[in-house]
Amino acid sequence: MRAFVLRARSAPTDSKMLLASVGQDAHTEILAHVLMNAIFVAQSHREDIMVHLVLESTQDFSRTISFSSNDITNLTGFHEQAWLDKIAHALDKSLGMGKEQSRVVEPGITVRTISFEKLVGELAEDYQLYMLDKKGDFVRDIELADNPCFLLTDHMPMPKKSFNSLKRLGAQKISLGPKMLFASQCIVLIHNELDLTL
Ligand SMILES: C[S@@+](CC[C@H](N)C(=O)[O-])C[C@H]1O[C@@H](n2cnc3c(N)ncnc32)[C@H](O)[C@@H]1O
Repeated sequence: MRAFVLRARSAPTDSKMLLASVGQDAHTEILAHVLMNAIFVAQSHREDIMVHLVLESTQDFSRTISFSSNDITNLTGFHEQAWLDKIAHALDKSLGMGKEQSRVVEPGITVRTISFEKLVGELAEDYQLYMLDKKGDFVRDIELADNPCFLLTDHMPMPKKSFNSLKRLGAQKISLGPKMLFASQCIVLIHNELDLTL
């Protein structure tokens, strides 16, 4: 299984605001781009991919929306709007949830009211964590684990205090090269690196 976590610090947990923020300061289109590139290939989808989107601009709790590529069934198309509709629907389903609760939205999609820190703590039990960082070890100089989980951010960088807790969880910083890329572009490159080793 390959997993990707997008920590979207500026993404609203209100569905209307999320949809209205496409192309605006919060850049919620990033979430759809991440899902497109993590899950789709031409005319099909990848197997054994988990994507966790953590939306942090909230009045109550962060929302973690998890997508399992093996189990998603009723997407309306291979395009960004289809993913934005799924995210908005998951947010609507999460209304009224208390802290650290979980709700199945539909096959392959679950929403939870857990924080980024809590999520990565759980993931560290099953995955080797890799934090994407331009100053990390170059991806081709290391051997990626069989069960990798890649941590990315939206346009807002990871807060400094997160680095120490990620280090304690064994997260390794990896770089994909000298250019600052979009999170979704990182995902395409990571998939390609791993595809080349299969
Ligand atoms: C647009 S960047 C985030 C930019 C953010 N303003 C910052 O300074 O970190 C989105 C994500 O891609 C990762 N990223 C971008 N280029 C990268 C590279 N060349 N190697 C590794 N990670 C990269 C960043 O670490 C971040 O997780």
